Amino acid sequence: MAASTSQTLRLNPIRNASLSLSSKLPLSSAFSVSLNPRWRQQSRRLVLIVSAGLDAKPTILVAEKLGAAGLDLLKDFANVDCSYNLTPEELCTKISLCDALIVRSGTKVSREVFESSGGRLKVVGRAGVGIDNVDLAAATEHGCLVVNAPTANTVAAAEHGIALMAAMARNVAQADASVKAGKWQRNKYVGVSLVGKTLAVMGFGKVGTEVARRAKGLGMHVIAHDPYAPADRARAIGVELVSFDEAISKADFISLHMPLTPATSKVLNDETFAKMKKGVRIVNVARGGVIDEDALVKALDAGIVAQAALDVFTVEPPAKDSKLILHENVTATPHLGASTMEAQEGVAIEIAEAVVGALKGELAATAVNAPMVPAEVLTELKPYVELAEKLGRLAVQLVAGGSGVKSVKVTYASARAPDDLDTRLLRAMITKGLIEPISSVFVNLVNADFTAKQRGIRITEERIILDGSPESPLDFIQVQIANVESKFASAISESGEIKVEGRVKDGIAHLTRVGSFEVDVSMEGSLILCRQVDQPGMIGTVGSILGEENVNVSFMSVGRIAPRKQAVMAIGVDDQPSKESLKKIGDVPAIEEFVFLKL
Ligand SMILES: NC(=O)C1=CN([C@@H]2O[C@H](COP(=O)(O)OP(=O)(O)OC[C@H]3O[C@@H](n4cnc5c(N)ncnc54)[C@H](O)[C@@H]3O)[C@@H](O)[C@H]2O)C=CC1
Ligand SMILES: O=C(O)C(=O)COP(=O)(O)O
Repeated sequence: MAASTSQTLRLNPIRNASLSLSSKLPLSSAFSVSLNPRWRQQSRRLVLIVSAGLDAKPTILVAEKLGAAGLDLLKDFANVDCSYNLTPEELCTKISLCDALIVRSGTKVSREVFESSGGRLKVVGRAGVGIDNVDLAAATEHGCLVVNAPTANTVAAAEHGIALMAAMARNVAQADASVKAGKWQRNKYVGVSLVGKTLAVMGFGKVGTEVARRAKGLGMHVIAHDPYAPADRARAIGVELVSFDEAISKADFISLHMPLTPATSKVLNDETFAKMKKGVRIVNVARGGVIDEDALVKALDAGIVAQAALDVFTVEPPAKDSKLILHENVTATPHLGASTMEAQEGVAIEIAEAVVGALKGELAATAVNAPMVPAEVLTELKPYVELAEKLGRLAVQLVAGGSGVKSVKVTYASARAPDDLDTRLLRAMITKGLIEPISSVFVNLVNADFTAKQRGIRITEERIILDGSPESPLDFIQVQIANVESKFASAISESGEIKVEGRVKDGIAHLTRVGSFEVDVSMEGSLILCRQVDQPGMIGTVGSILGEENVNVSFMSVGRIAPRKQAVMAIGVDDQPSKESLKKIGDVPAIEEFVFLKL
């Protein structure tokens, strides 16, 4: 049987998970647990930490050009220092006099910046989407909130993608240079038409959707690949969601709109270029790192890729003698996707409001981290916070690619009175676990509801009130994802949802149910789930396959319906087994299906 494997990459460790409480955080309508006054008091105190020490007018350093409307908003509240093109050393010197810093993609906000601030820097505002130039872990460690502006430049980026595609197809840049050089080469610059061509949109998020909409208007046939986008959202604008291989092999044009994550790094490479139609054309306004640039040069030389139009590069600015930039079939722009007057005004206002709000002690909906961890809350909830994130992470990995996650039900079983258990933290961590493996968004208590809503994920919560001692905050947490297919059919419960359940035992998160099967495996390292016919020797067989390549098994547990009937075996492993070992497990005759999951 075919092996079903799945991997996720953890983008930021739990200790940087940026947990914070705010009395201003809107609770979703589905969330009915009210806060105990004790929690509210703590929350307010925590929020005030952000604005502590700001009795005098704060100082905001704007390190890259920002729209005037945003600057006006900042000036109403703070002293604003607009200093562009600072060297890293100059930035480090200035930062000790600043309460907030606003940047775009051209400024590296490194650990040194936070270290040099001497604790004064309270907020970093990224006037745009990508936050890869900000050291988030360092920000969190230094108690600095990071906010971004995720929506105001969406249309600008989409329009630039379309502009590049049309310019590329009609050789606009090359022909312009030729005319300016005194030539008149009408035969050389015959282009190709867009109408009737197939465009594959890779990453059907905010920008990808807007590109698809516009390309439909140009008469293109649009397909998209995004393993996590809901099919109905795509269908609504006449776009078919397809697999990665189908998208790249059918496309005449490929436009990239996924975030740069470990999973998307160099996703266009020698192997994937070889699967494309000869003469394909590629547009990239996402991030340079999603393409292996050396492989692209080879594909251009071989004629597999006829042309490429690129706004973003692995290193920006790229080397002057870069073979890619100098290639005659490449059209390049200097990261201009967000650079329209309108988008920059919008982004400036969005970021100015977020930074001013944060300096006032409010928590912004677009916060990408939130540094204050209330010690009392975390001490008690910490193991459950970890359990919650891992259950989310595990559940989303069980979803078969293509079926979008829309409806998630979380059940908390506890002997505590509802208002004595603040589940916002837990829900945020489940959301984090569900979303982070599939996007570049950083999810925390502050932005979890916002992020889930933006992605069309509805998270409902339910409480089971247990008898017994309220000493421990929770007995178990259950996460169910409805209306999806699973790559591990046994994870589907009798009622048709993917279901996982976990408990904390001796301070460690344990997976205690998968679908209808009870298991018991500590949620550390990685996990292999196998469905098998219950029979002697199975644990030994799988154990020895793993043992052969020195993969350490930390836990094994078998949940079965009845002796000699169907069973699910959960195996915790410290190391990642090779593809060959996983294949051998899949080839064991009694194993009907299995899945490899990273926690
Ligand atoms: N060139 C420029 O100036 C600009 C570039 N950008 C970049 O564009 C990209 C997209 O931005 P948004 O649409 O705002 O983000 P988004 O988060 O709304 O959309 C990203 C989409 O990619 C999907 N995705 C995640 N992993 C994937 C995978 N392995 N394969 C296919 N799809 C996958 C996600 O499910 C999501 O739907 C980001 O990298 C952003 O930094 C955004 C604005 C301006
Ligand atoms: O918002 C983004 O992710 C962008 O890439 C735009 O970058 P910029 O603000 O123009 O430097």
